[in-house]
Formats: sequence, C-alpha cells, structure tokens
Amino acid sequence: MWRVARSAAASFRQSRRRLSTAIPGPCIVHKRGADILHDPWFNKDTGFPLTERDRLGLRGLLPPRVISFEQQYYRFMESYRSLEKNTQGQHDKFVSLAKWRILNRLHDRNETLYYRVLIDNIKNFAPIIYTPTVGLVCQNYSGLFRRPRGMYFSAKDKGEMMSMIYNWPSQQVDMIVLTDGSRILGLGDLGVQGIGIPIGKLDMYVAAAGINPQRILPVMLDVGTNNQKLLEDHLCELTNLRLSAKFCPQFSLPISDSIAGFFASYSCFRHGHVLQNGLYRVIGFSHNCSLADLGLRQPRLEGEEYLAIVDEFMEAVHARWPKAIVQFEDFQMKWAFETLERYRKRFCMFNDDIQGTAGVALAGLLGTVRAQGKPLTDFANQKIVVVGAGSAGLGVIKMALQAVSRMAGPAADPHFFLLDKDGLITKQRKCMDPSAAPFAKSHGEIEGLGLSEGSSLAEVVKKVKPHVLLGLSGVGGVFNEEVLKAMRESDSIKPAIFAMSNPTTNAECTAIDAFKHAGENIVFASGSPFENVDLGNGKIGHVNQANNMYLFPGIGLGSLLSGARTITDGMLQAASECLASYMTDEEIQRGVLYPSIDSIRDITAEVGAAVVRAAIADEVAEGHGEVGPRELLHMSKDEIIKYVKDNMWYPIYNPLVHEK
Ligand SMILES: NC(=O)c1ccc[n+]([C@@H]2O[C@H](COP(=O)([O-])OP(=O)(O)OC[C@H]3O[C@@H](n4cnc5c(N)ncnc54)[C@H](O)[C@@H]3O)[C@@H](O)[C@H]2O)c1
Ligand SMILES: O=C(O)C[C@H](O)C(=O)O
Ligand SMILES: [Mg+2]
Repeated sequence: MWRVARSAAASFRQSRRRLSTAIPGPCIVHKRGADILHDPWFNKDTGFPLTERDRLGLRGLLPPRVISFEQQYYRFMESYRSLEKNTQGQHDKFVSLAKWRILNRLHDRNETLYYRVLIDNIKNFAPIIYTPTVGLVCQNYSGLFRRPRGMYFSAKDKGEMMSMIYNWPSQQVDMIVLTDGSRILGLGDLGVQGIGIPIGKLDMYVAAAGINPQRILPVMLDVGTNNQKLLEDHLCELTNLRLSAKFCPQFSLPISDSIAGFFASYSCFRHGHVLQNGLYRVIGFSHNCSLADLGLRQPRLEGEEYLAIVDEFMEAVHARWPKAIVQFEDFQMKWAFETLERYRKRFCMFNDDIQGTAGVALAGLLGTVRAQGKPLTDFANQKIVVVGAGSAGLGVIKMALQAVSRMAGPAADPHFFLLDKDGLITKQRKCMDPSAAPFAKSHGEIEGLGLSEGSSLAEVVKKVKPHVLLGLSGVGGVFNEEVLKAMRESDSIKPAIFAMSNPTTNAECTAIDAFKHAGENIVFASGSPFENVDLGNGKIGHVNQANNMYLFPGIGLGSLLSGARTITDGMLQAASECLASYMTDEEIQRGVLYPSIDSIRDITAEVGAAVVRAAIADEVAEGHGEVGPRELLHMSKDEIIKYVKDNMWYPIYNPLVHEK
C-alpha cells in the first residue's frame, strides 16, 4: 500500500524552493515551539527529527522517540481499521460520522499525513470526506464544529471584505470554493452549515489535482437562510439521548450535544466500558439534538442586496489574489445562473453544478452511445429524458445540445425531453423559468407521441422509449418501479439510467432497483457511490459514479496552470471530451463509463492538460509562475502533460530547517 510518489522528489524540491525564497534564514518556518505543533501545515507530530526539535524549540514538547512518516501512516490506518471493526453493526450514519471525525481530527492536526492517507485510500475515503457523508456532516455541522476552517463572509460584513480578506494567513491562494449554502446537494438550504461542501470539494482538489493545501480556501457567504428550522433553532433543544446499547445500555438522559461527549464518556467509564478512539463521538451525535445554527439568523438577502455581497467578495478576493480561481458550488438555481453570467467574463470562475456536472454527464452519455456499438455521431439520434430542470439538469441539456449541433450541424433536431416537478416542460407551460424555455417542447414535437404539457415521468418514458433516463431532480426514488420497468421497452439495446442526485437517499433510484426492474442489460450511473450489483448468475451489474468530481479538479488545475483569464466553453468541452475518451472500448462494453476513483489523480492530470491546451487555443492562457504564455504556446502535448504532473503537490514531510 505504501507508495513513494513519482513526483515526490520534484514536488519536494519545488516546495522547498518556494519556502526558502519566501523565508530566508536558518529555519524555513518562521514559527517556533508549540505554535508549530498547533499548525497543521507544518506539524509532523512525533515525526520531527531531532535537529528540528532542537532548532525549532520543540525539545521536551514531544515524547522522545521519533516516529517515521511510514509508521505514523500505519498507526493511523490501524486506528481507522479498529474503528471500522468496533462499529460493525452500528447504524450507517453513526459509523460514517465516526469515520469522518477520525479523519477530520487528523486533518486538523497534521495535513501532510492526512492528505497522504487520503490520496492512497481515495476509494475508501472519498465517500467520507466528500459525497455522501459530507451531506450528513453539513446537516450536523453546528454540532460537529470544533475548529474553524476556511473563511466566513456574512451580510454583516458589508464594506469590510477588502480588509477581511487579508486576515487569511496564507500568502497565496490558488483555488477557492464558494457557497452560500442555499442548495446543499439535494438537502436544500442549510445556511452556514453548507461550509462542509467547499471543504470536501477542496480536499478533492488536493487529493486529485495536487493543489497545495496551503493555497486553498473554502468560503461561506452567509446571507441568511430560509430554512425555517435553522431560523427557529433554540440554543440547545434538550432531547433524550439513548446511548448505543452495545456500550451503555443503562444510560438514557436528557442531554445537550455540547456536553454529550462528556456525559457519554463519564457514564461509560462508570459502567466500566472501554471506549475506543472515536466511539464516544459517535454517541455524542447519535441523538436528535437540534443545535443552534452558527450562521446569521435572518432570511436570505435577495435581489441587489444579495448581489452586492457577492460582488464585494469577488472584488476583495481578486484584489488580493488576482489569479485565484473561484468555483461556485451549491447555489440555488436562480443565483447559480445569474452569478455565472455576471462573473464568467470578468474573473476566472466557473459553476461546478452547472458546468462541471454537464461535462461529466456528457462524457457518460457519449459512453452510452459507444456501449450500443454505435459511432459517436449517433449521439444526435439519442432520445434522452432529463428529469430535473434546475442548475444541474439545465447545464446538462445545454451542453448535450451544443454537442449535437457540433456533430450534426445547427439544423439538427435532438430528441431531448425535459421534466421538472410539474412534469414534461412544453411551450404551453405557464410561468416557465426563462432558463428552461429554450428546451421546452412545442405541441408539434410531442402530439404524435400522445404527450402534452405536464405529462408524468412514467407516461413520458412509456411513450418516448428513451435511450437514456437521466435524473438531476434531488428527489429520492422518483425512478420508481413503473418508470424503471418502462425502460425495458427502450429503443436502445443498452438502455442507460443515470440517477445523479445526491446524497444517496436522494438518488432517483438505487442500483439494485435499476438492475432489478429495468433489466440486466442496462448501464447504470449514480451521483453517490453504490456497490456493484450481483446479478445472481455469475454476472455483475457495474455501477458507475457520475459525479462532477471527475472534472472539477482538472478544470481548476488546468485553469490555474494555464493562467487562464477566464474559463471558456472550449476549456469545459475539452475537459469533458478528455474524460469521455479515457475509457477503452472493452471497458465501455462492460458498462464501465467512468474510470475507477482510484485513478482520479491520473485522470485529473489528463483533464488538466486538456484544459491547458484549450486555454492556449482559446487565447486566454496568460501563463503561470515562471512559465509564460509563449512557453505554453510552444509546448507539445506530452510536454503539457509533464508540466501539469510536475506541478501537482504531493504530501511528504519537508525539512523545516536548512541543513546548514
Ligand atoms: N452527480 C453530480 O455530479 C451532481 C451535480 C450537480 C447536482 N447534483 C444533484 O442534482 C440534484 C439537483 O441539483 P440542482 O442544482 O439542479 O437543483 P435545483 O433545485 O436547481 O433543481 C431541481 C429540479 O428538480 C425538479 N424536481 C423536483 N421534484 C421533481 C420531481 N418529483 N420530478 C421531476 N423533477 C423534479 C425541480 O422542479 C427542479 O427543476 C441535487 O440532488 C444535486 O445533489 C448531482
Ligand atoms: O457534491 C457532489 O457530490 C456533486 C454535486 O456538486 C452536487 O451538488 O451534488
Ligand atoms: Mg454541488
């Protein structure tokens, strides 16, 4: 399992060069003693060698034995495994939160070790630090909150942001993920608690794209919340906590979250139970205590007031870090589209839910054409039903239409059907959202099929017999038995079902139900991870994860390394095409549309390089660091891939003092 990075030496030399030019003198880090141990960027825990202990004032502050990075790694993995063992049979949510907490504690203490275990175990850990557990973390964020991470700009900070941005301790920031918490996954408005999403996305940036963790910044724009529960929240509602029977069956008392951990450990101790690392935390959050939200207790700002806050933030960020890339994440639809239009020509930014998702979905849709043994140009003839006309669904249908017109010319007549909560969207729709209008069906297009305004999903699937059924509705189970069974009559020899909504409970259907009701011949993809399905006859139904994590890290990395002024459609298209072409024909035939997450660092490097090339072609590449636009222009394809890989940060302990 232990691997030495190919690029470790290069990254080591690079980061060392950066650090040594920034801080001259005998020590590379300007902090001393306990301040270093409390700084997760520099902390090595017991791994500080004796010279560093001497010269950084650490002697006596650590147990005397020096533990190597490898040993620390194994120790962590051991405690993780024992947590897994000790929580067997517990409720899924408790186990997931316990795993998140053990990882989060490492994150807060020692980032180098944290990112190494994350990179090496990305398949196991992505579902914890990212989707789906991150959704649960956001829902419980105020209770889980221990240390701040990232920055918070609130409506009360109007006029102050330009100075606030300088409170961030890092000199350079490359990548920012920003949310206003208004549409967290399919969980709705979670207000300030949505900060978990930027943190999880940026963890993926570090793990997949090798962005230096010292140069990332998760941001919450707190403009209030319309979530009534959060608005009405009492400081701490006391509820009954019944501890997990396995540990303390006798223990049941009213308890607040903040003291739950204390009481739980105290009581268990009294009853003579040994608590394993992390377990009492599980217990601590195993009740329904509704905690005081940590955000502004006011309804969301609207209109110009809202935009003024986002404007001020964008100006402040770019005043301090003009080349920082801002990823907008989990904004409710109206602001997702409006802010994208407002900023995309002025700043290097993109909206992941609209643009990242569209690219990942398109790559998968092109894969389904190949899976049917047809040439890619047949994409123009595919019948695709998109369920959900929000930021994600509209982003997908728009990019798919662009692909059709590239393949079949502007006169192409694609067979795409769009539904929202009121059914099939047609030009007859009253009060139609303007963003959905271009995709509404005319009476003439659907009357032959016996469909009309507001036709139900089941009706549409039965009559259209689509090649692909793609869900971005946020509604769990909307692909019910009737709908899935109707997919058996699809005109495709390999019907595709994409249940892309997150987290798991919001997926339009489960993988098991999809294979059970729609047949073994389908290709299946979901936004949240599901296990492959045992079809019972020696065959396995492959589950793909159609999640924007396959693209956003590469879009950000490529934009950064090209020094792109803005993120163009060409760059996004290049990212999607790169992902689409990553899979071999043999894999596609087996229903494998997306690569395994184990190879996400490789994919991201490829996607990043494709984005750099597109930025050069679109004449927006201004260069990065010592690599100017002219040098970029003269790089071959292979040189660009090497350039990208060489610039990916990899976690190793760098010396914190000069050798002499
Ligand atoms: N897999 C991914 O990479 C990915 C990326 C982005 C978003 N998502 C997920 O997609 C979902 C939607 O995101 P969004 O930003 O578009 O949300 P949104 O709120 O902007 O849009 C939701 C849309 O679904 C429609 N809808 C609601 N109930 C419906 C029903 N019963 N039948 C049909 N349509 C219905 C709504 O009318 C709306 O058009 C979320 O769960 C999100 O987590 C997944
Ligand atoms: O966060 C994810 O897993 C994907 C996507 O951005 C979403 O909002 O669901
Ligand atoms: Mg999102």
